[in-house]
Amino acid sequence: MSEKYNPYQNMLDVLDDAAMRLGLSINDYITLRQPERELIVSVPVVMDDGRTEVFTGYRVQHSSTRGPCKGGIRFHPASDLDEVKALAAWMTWKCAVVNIPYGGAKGGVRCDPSKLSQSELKNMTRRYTAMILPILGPEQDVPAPDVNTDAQVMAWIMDTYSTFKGHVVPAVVTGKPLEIGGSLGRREATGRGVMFSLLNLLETLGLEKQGKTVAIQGFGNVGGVAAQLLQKNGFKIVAISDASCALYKQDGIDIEAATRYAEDNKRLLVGYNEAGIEVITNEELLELNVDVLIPAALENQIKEENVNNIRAKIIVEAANGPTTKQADEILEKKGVIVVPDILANAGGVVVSYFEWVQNEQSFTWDEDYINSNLEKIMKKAFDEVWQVHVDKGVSLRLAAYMVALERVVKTKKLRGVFP
Ligand SMILES: NC(=O)C1=CN([C@@H]2O[C@H](COP(=O)(O)OP(=O)(O)OC[C@H]3O[C@@H](n4cnc5c(N)ncnc54)[C@H](O)[C@@H]3O)[C@@H](O)[C@H]2O)C=CC1
Ligand SMILES: O=C(O)CCC(=O)C(=O)O
Repeated sequence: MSEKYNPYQNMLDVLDDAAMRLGLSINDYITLRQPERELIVSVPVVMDDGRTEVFTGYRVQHSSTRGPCKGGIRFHPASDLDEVKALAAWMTWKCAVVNIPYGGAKGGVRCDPSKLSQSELKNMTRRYTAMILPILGPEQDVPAPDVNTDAQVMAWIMDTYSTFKGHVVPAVVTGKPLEIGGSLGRREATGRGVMFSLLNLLETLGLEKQGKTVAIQGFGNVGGVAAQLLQKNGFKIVAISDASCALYKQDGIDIEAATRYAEDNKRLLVGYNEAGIEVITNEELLELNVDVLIPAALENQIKEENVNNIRAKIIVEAANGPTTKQADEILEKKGVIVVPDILANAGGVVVSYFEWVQNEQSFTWDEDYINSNLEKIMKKAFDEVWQVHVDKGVSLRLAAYMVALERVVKTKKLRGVFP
């Protein structure tokens, strides 16, 4: 991770700014400037060819002030401690913005999952789970999917944890398959929440959604689902991309066809074709002249080097940390509206919360109930952040941090953590 774009420093810079604008003293929030717990583990795996490879895994618990720590697990070659620390802190702020009773955590294993067989992936997941098991639990820390992890990986985590405990514990993880206690709507929840965030913004600004052009970077769980739902809702998706390629079509891409193609092609878009489609680069996608840009891949995509070329008027951050602090300030000066990650992509953790509640009650909810409650929570959070944005004259990102930080600090004070 380059020092210039260290995501943890990025998080701290915004946090300090939010604290200053709330009139907090350093004593009020100093404990939130560093995680409560950082665990680094070795994950030995016997590979299919008989070699033993040792991967490095992380689980960081940033805060348990408002409830059990909550956050996804990422398998990625660039995963490192600072990235996981930043992702864990963003979970604390995200859960506080949408006002669900969780703290924040995140996990990662530094590996390239595309180079692992299914049995290597399963063995690595099981060993990683065993190594972080002492700090997991439904009341302690509850993982979920993130980049390159999915319902199957969550099922292996649930099984490993349950085997150690001697009884089945569905609530130790969310984003599981339905058959073992997963929730209806969780797979689509982050993308659906991104759509609600955009709709809430357009409604607040009095703008029409019909025909608005959208470019989406990342076509996985979040970007792929957001593309499908937005197209069904009248938006024109003119560009999509993933790690293999980026595609542009002025009249709008057929997202259903592209999704089917990616499902049959190891979840990659490379080679997808339809009349009028052009291959572009991921860099070009970010700079397209569209109404809405949705980064839904990794951190630090919009930075000093390209921020002045960004032409979208609205950015909805589906990814965590896609914009650096410096780039964010330039976007604000240019009048670009950025719906920040901790608000825009909170739909996933909200439905994870619903899954956890269902598991704890051994009861299941129907999908309409889940989606309508998600919509209500996203709208309330958006309105609260918008109000601070207007009242204090700050960006939506600072407003979201201010809402979140105020809630976490208040909880700390009520619990008597501060002098
Ligand atoms: N899965 C979830 O519920 C949530 C995920 N997020 C965030 O959303 C983002 C995406 O996560 P998922 O969709 O779950 O992961 P995923 O693994 O399902 O999909 C990631 C997508 O990004 C693409 N990608 C990777 N590197 C890229 C690059 N350099 N340029 C362009 N595309 C690239 C991949 O090919 C893939 O299409 C991450 O920032 C994650 O932390 C945020 C909230 C919840
Ligand atoms: O669903 C969850 O618990 C967390 C998802 C996640 O990792 C995120 O929101 O970044």
